[in-house]
Amino acid sequence: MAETTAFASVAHEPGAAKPDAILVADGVVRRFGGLTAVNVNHFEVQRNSITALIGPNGAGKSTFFNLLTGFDMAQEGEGVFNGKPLKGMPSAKVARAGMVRTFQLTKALSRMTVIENMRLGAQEQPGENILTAFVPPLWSARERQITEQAHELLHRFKLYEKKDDYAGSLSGGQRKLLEMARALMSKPTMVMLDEPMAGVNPALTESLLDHIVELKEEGMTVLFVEHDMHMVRRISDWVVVMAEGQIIAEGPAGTVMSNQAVQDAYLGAHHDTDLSEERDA
Ligand SMILES: Nc1ncnc2c1ncn2[C@@H]1O[C@H](COP(=O)(O)OP(=O)(O)OP(=O)(O)O)[C@@H](O)[C@H]1O
Repeated sequence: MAETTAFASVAHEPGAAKPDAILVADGVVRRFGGLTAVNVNHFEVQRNSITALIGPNGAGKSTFFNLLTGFDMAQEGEGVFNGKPLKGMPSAKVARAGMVRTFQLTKALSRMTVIENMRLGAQEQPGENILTAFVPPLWSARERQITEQAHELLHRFKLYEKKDDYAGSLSGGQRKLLEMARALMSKPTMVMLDEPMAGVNPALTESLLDHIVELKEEGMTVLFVEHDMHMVRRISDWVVVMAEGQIIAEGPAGTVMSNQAVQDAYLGAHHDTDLSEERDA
């Protein structure tokens, strides 16, 4: 994807400042015993962009993702999302603030139907409160609204026919669509996608890519962790590379993938990821 104008003046270096950052993290350190899994000096995500977080296995991507979304707590550092400090904010509150992440479907969610999964996604909505649950007229109006919203999203993600099926019966690609549709139930400002292409067969690849681009077109900001470099090249405005817990490079996909430090990091981790452009020709 061509570098959008928002990034035209951004330096191609780790921790580069962005003209309109929606998410900023500083001095984030997460240790597990003697192992420093994440040690990020400075990190900014440009609003209304698609940013990819890549790096070899064990680089710290998932840990960093968990820290940003309140699913884990850093020993040091702080983050600010859309002007709100994230420090000590639990995941549900982060979601209500507008930053929602997708999850690989757990066993429990697989045993629920597609529509039940969608309803659960609505619980993180801003303004969702206990009063609504106890006042029947408010409750039923809210229920109707949730059902309408769920149906609309299921149509959009071509899952409507499956709404009463168990989530566990969906194909890998349909699960990914459900994960995304479910996240949208909370009307987020920023969507964090955890390996959106993992286990997706080629037939659904294009549709998934289109859906992610659509999120940006609707004004959302997307940050995703992904091993599929073809996809990273196709849809990212900006790519951030982690290795051994640190950010080692940033820039447009083509630039970072030809960066020597990035290539060395993948080789050093005995990775079989192909960073070349051949597949995109
Ligand atoms: N809960 C934990 N306890 C101990 N070590 C952990 C824990 N979570 C992650 N680690 C370690 O932290 C390092 C970073 O792991 P992380 O899963 O964040 O990397 P990653 O870049 O997401 O890797 P992958 O691409 O393989 O998913 C690894 O060495 C991992 O073993």
